[in-house]
Amino acid sequence: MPGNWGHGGRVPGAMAPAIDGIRITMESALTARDRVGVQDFVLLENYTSEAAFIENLRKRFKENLIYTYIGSVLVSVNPYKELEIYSKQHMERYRGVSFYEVSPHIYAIADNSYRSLRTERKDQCILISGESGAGKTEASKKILQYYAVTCPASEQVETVKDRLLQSNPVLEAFGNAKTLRNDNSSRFGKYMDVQFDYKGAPVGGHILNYLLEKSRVVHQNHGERNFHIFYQLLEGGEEDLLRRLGLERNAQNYQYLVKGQCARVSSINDKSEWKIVRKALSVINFNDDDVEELLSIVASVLHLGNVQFAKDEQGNAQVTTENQIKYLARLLSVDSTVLRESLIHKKIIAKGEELNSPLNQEQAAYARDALAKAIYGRTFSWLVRKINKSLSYKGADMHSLGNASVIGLLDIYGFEVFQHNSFEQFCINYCNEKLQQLFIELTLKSEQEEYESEGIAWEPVQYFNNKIICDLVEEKYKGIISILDEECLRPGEATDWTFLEKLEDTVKNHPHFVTHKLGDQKTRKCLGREEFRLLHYAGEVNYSVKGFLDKNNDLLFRNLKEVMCNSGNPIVHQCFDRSELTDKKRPETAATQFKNSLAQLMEILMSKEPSYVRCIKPNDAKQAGLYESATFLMKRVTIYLAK
Ligand SMILES: Nc1ncnc2c1ncn2[C@@H]1O[C@H](COP(=O)(O)OP(=O)(O)OP(=O)(O)O)[C@@H](O)[C@H]1O
Repeated sequence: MPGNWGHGGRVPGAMAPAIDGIRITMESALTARDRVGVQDFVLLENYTSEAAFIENLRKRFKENLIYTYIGSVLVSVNPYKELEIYSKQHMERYRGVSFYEVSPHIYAIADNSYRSLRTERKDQCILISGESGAGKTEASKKILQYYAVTCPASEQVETVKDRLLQSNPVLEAFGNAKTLRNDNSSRFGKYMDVQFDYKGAPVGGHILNYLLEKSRVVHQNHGERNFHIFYQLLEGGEEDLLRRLGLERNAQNYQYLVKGQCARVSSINDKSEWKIVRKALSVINFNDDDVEELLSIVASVLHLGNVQFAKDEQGNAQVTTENQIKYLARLLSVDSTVLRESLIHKKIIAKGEELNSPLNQEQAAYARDALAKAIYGRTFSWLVRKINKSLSYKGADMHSLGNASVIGLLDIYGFEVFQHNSFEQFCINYCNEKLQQLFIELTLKSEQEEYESEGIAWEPVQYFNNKIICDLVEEKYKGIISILDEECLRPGEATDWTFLEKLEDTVKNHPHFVTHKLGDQKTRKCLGREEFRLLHYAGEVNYSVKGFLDKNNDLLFRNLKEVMCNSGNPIVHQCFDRSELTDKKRPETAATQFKNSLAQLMEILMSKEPSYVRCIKPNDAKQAGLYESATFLMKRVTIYLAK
């Protein structure tokens, strides 16, 4: 019964006899240990009490019972240690067994979705949410493993299962990084469809990726790292390979790897991860040439970071690191002179004539970083496309898949609040607002409407409808993204500051928006002059406008684009299409692209029957056994789910 809010699809309180029945079924099947607290919050005597909710979670967590239900929603508390609950025997225990006959588990959710797919013939999706480090990616991997082990098999199916599983280490190497919140944080959003044939065997898959945090390629905050692949290659790459790529086995030698001052992390073994990634690449159909071309790009990003500039007598930038240019030309298979000149000039068109205008040092460094971000970001999307090719269903005819064939897994960045929040957090938190909106649409609202139309007695569930915040961000003309785009596209001197002023003019009276200028005395004390604050459904976040215009424009100078279009590296060549050079239309801004891709995602999810996994982080120290009930999201989960 995924998607329903409570057992039997009824709001708790209205169906006491039914709940008693479930309690008996549940408890009779349990061992003494499983009976710690209640395994479904709906069964709490005091189910509206926040304190009782937290206490129940804590009690169970202390006994390593990390899973608890709220109706059909699974709450999962990150144990930060390996638990003996994911063996093949555990999987067998959940296979084909009714949701409430066994103790709560991620496998129960996986199995329930699978059975619904098979019996109700309806596409399913499992939405996994929670803040960074709460355990979303681990949960999605456990679901995939469950299908890989328990679903029917054949030789061809085994290959697909392997590929589905092995796509993870590759995507994580390129898309994950150590952050302050999580040593293996996904810095992109992922939605994965697993396709099943009419026998219920997984036969293919497809991944959609969302907004990679490209700024990490050139800058990391203190205590954070760049994407794992850079360190893995340097630590694990064979001598020969490193020599070919012109790399030294020392992360400290690369400007793009030292910004966060923590190239080494005790919890991460880059060398052994490298071996896993290298093997996974073979499983997902990368031949030796593909790998060499891909790693040439990774190495070229490191060399780009070491390109330095000095100023000549006229104050124009000159490249001072000729060696780096040499390596770049070789790895990217481009002309070294053209590349060097393109890094220090900007092509402009004046009176119909093309002119090469020199850049100063600062502008050249900006152009270099923009190129590094573009190369890495596009290569990441290429990687996803390549993985999709290897996952695509190769059966003779699509009809053999039948009508209902898909279980989608959504593992997307959780709500983020840092000391300094920028454009990336703005996008990530907007995405979370959209998912909350979807959750409301699909569960609470539709349930209540159903009860009303059926004339069933029900207790009103008071919930905050966050549509007002989604509108604030995405509404045409008046929304924050529209205002940002307008500032990016208008002629004249637009800056991050003029964007902030425009925001203040346009949305000043909005109850979920405030700035230093608009706030009262108390607000001013904790809100910088360059910040705006959004009152999200999950809490307040201050965003610094610094860099918003740049990141939204995401511009790469035309002459650098040209160089890349002429690259002899087949991957780079595919990533930079010549049509971009002739296309007069301005490309969509980053925020608008993200908004459109989220709208498509919502459509995909709306067309499927959802199940929910809400992951919770028990503490901020990434420590096993430590449960701090007051963490930010903990409170939010309580507020939004316990009611
Ligand atoms: N079920 C689990 N059992 C053991 N350890 C876990 C489990 N879930 C999470 N962890 C631990 O917590 C870490 C963070 O989990 P994960 O990467 O899944 O978080 P996330 O919610 O996907 O975070 P982000 O949004 O930053 O990507 C994992 O690397 C692992 O060490």
